[in-house]
Amino acid sequence: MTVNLLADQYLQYLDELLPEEVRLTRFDPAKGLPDHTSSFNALLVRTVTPINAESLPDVGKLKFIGTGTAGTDHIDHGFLKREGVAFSQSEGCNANAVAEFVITGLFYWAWKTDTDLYSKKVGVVGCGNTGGSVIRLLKKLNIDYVAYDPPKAESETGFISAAEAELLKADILTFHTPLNPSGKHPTVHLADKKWLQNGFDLIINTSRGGVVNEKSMFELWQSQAIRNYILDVWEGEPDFNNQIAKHALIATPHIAGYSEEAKFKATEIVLSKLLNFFDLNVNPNARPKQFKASQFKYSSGYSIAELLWQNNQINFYDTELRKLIGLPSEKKSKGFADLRSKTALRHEYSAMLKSKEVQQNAPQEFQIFDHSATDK
Ligand SMILES: NC(=O)c1ccc[n+]([C@@H]2O[C@H](COP(=O)([O-])OP(=O)(O)OC[C@H]3O[C@@H](n4cnc5c(N)ncnc54)[C@H](O)[C@@H]3O)[C@@H](O)[C@H]2O)c1
Ligand SMILES: O=C(O)[C@H](O)[C@H](O)COP(=O)(O)O
Repeated sequence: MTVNLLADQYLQYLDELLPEEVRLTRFDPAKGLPDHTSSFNALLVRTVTPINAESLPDVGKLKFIGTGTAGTDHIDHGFLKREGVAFSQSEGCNANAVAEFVITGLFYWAWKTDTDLYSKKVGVVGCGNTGGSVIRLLKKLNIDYVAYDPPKAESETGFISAAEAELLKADILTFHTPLNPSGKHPTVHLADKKWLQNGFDLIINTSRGGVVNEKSMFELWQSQAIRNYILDVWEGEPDFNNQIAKHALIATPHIAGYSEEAKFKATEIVLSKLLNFFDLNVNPNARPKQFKASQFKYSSGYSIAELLWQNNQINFYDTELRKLIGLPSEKKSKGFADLRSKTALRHEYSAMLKSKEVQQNAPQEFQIFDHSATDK
């Protein structure tokens, strides 16, 4: 059987992973779904393409829709169920990339504010794939943390969530929940004035814009109850608030999960499920691009903060995003989207550590990122 697949043109590694039974057509997500979407058997999207009755008035021949992402707040699950269309996501694909982003942010903050990171307690809100990866790294670093995830505590025996009051005593909060507008544990403005007025040294949001109430956070930053914040996701992105971006310690265009390794897994996970649905398999020989040891930036004078900062692209994205501040909304949004789609991807530290040369040269502290044995 030939499967006619329509896919977002920025889903990486699709050509490498596809078997020959699939006929692939790409679409540009900036232009929305094409008119003839319903003539395909399967559709693969990213977070920038909402799937609902409005964007897809006729599902036609579509039997399977997948998103090559961890988050699914752009998907109307009820709609797909009613239409009888199977759905899958790429859970956990970028957990490692986001966790490395968060740890880099923590070290950068400690470096820039001359703070002893090891004397601080980190509150992890949402302890699924990403929050779990953050916790694994915090443990390796011997940094104190508190794990907050009431829904997980309800569904998983063996996981105990901290109480809200305990979470709010932490010095730093990092957010890793989905954006859920309803249900028993909604997360829209989960961190609002009530939480944030407790005062924090640092807020990190790499989950979704809207999990943290940006306006409340910014007001509390102005009154110095919140000392610093790092934002990768924004309320209303691809547009973003100029003042909030300007005063962020780090401001990036939703790229915490962007790495060669994560993008490979993103496509591999959802495509495997799609192909399985049609009784097919991914090409088992496909691999993500390899990190070259010569790309490793290292000097014996580097602190761990500097080493991390030099070996990822947060600095680049932050600099480029700030150039968009103050532009008309449309230009800002386009600049934000272009930065996300046109920048070469970074490699994860754990992938760098697969190189013998890096292993031998990197200082001991960097070795905590070598968790390839537990990678998915
Ligand atoms: N910036 C990025 O590049 C990037 C990358 C990956 C994921 N994300 C976002 O981060 C989210 C989490 O990713 P993940 O892979 O860890 O998902 P996950 O599903 O593995 O984990 C989410 C966790 O959040 C918990 N949670 C839900 N509601 C909660 C609440 N009210 N309070 C506390 N915890 C709650 C869940 O129980 C679950 O354990 C995604 O849904 C996505 O929106 C962003
Ligand atoms: O939910 C996710 O997986 C992340 O937010 C992901 O990084 C978004 O990726 P994109 O939709 O831009 O491919």
